[in-house]
Amino acid sequence: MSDAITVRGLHKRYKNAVAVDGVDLRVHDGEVFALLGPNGAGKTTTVEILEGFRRRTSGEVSVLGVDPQHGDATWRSRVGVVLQSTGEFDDLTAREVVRHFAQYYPKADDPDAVLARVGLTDKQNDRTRVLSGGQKRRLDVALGIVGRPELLFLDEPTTGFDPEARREFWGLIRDLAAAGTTILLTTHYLDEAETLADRVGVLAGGRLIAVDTPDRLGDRGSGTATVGWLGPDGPRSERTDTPTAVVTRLAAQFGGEVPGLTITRPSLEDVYLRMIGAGE
Ligand SMILES: Nc1ncnc2c1ncn2[C@@H]1O[C@H](COP(=O)(O)OP(=O)(O)OP(=O)(O)O)[C@@H](O)[C@H]1O
Repeated sequence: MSDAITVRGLHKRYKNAVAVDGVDLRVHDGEVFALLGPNGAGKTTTVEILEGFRRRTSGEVSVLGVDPQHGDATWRSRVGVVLQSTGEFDDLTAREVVRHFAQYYPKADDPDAVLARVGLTDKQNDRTRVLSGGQKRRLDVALGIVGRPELLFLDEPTTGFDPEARREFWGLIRDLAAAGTTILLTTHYLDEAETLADRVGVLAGGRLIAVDTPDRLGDRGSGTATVGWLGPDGPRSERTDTPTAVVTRLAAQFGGEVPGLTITRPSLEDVYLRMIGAGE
């Protein structure tokens, strides 16, 4: 499997802070990779280095086979970027902005189709300054994908989206991934990572402390489960490493169907919070 992104020993030191402290990372071609981590963990710094917007202190970085510090116009046209902060386009309409950006790319998508994909067709003739926060964010996403990038960076893409817009956005990301686009996103939403990502990485204090599939992170799949059921005196539960054995015992005890049976394992949020040491 070839890699769209390879990072070895990445360090970034600002004047008063070490933001990235020795990160090794590979993102495979065609993969959706979610970078998680608390505020200040170094996600944006890492992503901006990969995008070529920020210089690293040390380490090796290759993005689509190129060191982003030396990425030329051709390389840039292969990479789509959705930054955390919204751009200001004064008095241009949403459609004008997308059409304008499309001109910079050799294989740009049809601007009207892109506006439709991000759900902005109804707002295409509104000036961007009157768009709501979520609509501006959709416009940011439109600008990130209008060049048909091979690799798309999304820094907290759905912050400010209403639940329906988030679902629509997830559909868009799935379509892009199905078409072969490699995607690296940062997010604070664990459900977003779980829904979209093939693999997640957890950054804390500038270090990548775990990388795995969402269902395996932190031994989620094999860790302790909780079996719940409705006993004669009310709800009961038992924590166990062998839930099948507990259910078999209960089934024998009840002579068949176990009332109110549930088996739960730690959620991605549970293991994530444990990993970053929240509340300790
Ligand atoms: N331009 C800068 N100058 C100095 N320090 C910075 C700069 N940008 C970021 N930092 C510091 O580097 C660390 C990592 O910041 P970064 O923005 O990469 O974190 P993050 O994981 O993206 O956080 P968030 O989830 O809040 O967006 C923080 O301690 C931050 O204060």
